Amino acid sequence: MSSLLSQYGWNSHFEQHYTHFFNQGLEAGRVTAINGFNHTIITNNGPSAALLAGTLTNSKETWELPKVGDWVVFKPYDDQCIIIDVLPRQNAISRKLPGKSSQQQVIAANIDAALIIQGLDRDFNLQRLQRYLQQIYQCRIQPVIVLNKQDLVDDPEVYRQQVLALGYNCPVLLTNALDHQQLSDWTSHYLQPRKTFALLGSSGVGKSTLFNALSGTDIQKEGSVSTFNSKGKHTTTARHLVMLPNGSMLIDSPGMREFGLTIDEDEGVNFHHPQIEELSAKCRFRDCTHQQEPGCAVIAAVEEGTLSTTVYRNYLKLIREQYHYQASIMEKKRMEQQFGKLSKQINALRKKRKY
Ligand SMILES: Nc1nc2c(ncn2[C@@H]2O[C@H](COP(=O)(O)OP(=O)(O)OP(=O)(O)O)[C@@H](O)[C@H]2O)c(=O)[nH]1
Ligand SMILES: [Zn+2]
Repeated sequence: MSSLLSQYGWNSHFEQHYTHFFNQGLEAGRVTAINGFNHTIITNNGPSAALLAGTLTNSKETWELPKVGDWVVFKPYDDQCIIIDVLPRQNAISRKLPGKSSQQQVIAANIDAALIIQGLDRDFNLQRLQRYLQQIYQCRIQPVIVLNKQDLVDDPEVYRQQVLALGYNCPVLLTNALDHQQLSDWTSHYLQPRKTFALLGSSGVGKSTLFNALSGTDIQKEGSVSTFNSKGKHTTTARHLVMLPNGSMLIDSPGMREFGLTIDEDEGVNFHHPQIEELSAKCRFRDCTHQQEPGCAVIAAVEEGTLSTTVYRNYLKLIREQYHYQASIMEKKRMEQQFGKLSKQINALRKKRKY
């Protein structure tokens, strides 16, 4: 494979799945931008415009169609490319669709680490941070926590300590997106060449500012990627994958104010935390929820003082939220079933009375 594609993160996983398409004479590329039907992909010969083949859109669900970060196979056609298929993803950032509790939306694919950003001005919220962490771990992606706007508070280290007290083994960084010198220091440390990083966080935390500062471009000024939301606030709407000067890649994504817990209904409630996962293995019951079960290693660790009460209390808050969310899905399903029965009865009645 060309050195350009390997700079964009091509690896043996994709190589293996590509062989079959290579034999059909198809080329490979990576999606770097999507704007409606228009895709931009990186090919052996640099960037190119691309469209989806009709057979692809007809045969796939929305979440399976190419997203930014996906590796695709295509056929050149005039000065465009026609995308024929998507190579299996190594992972994807997904979220539950607002309002449609059981459906998934894929935001970006093939991510090496997610930068979860909170602003220290008014966005800082440990509960929301944990929700992001749970979702990212669920997607099997490494998180990096970024506390931005550190210039707006007196003692930013206090906030960092609160995050560290949650006990996740991931880097917690303090940033000022307006301070380019500081940014270039942590870029060289945390953003490695050929790796892909996604920016996540609520609206206004500084994702675009960070993206522009790190990439040295101004996506918003280039137009077409911003709109005004209902509150008349400027907000990011498009997704881009951009290569940074040091060879790492960054994906910007729209404000995800509704980023919620996505739970597989069959999977049950689960909680990703290094210490709690380790202790769970020693609980008497395999499906222990660590609340009042006998032989619970988590409760024992809290009592012995080897697991901090902060970690445990935050665990309880979060799983109660998950239970609540699952209960609401079940309730909705039950209502739909009842409604289905009712409308069948009405239809039967209608036929009988002929109205
Ligand atoms: N003081 C200070 N202001 C910042 C910092 N980072 C971003 N801002 C400001 O915060 C505001 C919001 O930043 P954006 O980059 O637009 O936020 P966003 O996360 O991209 O927002 P959406 O596009 O709505 O998702 C802008 O006015 C930025 O100039 C920072 O580190 N310090
Ligand atoms: Zn337990």
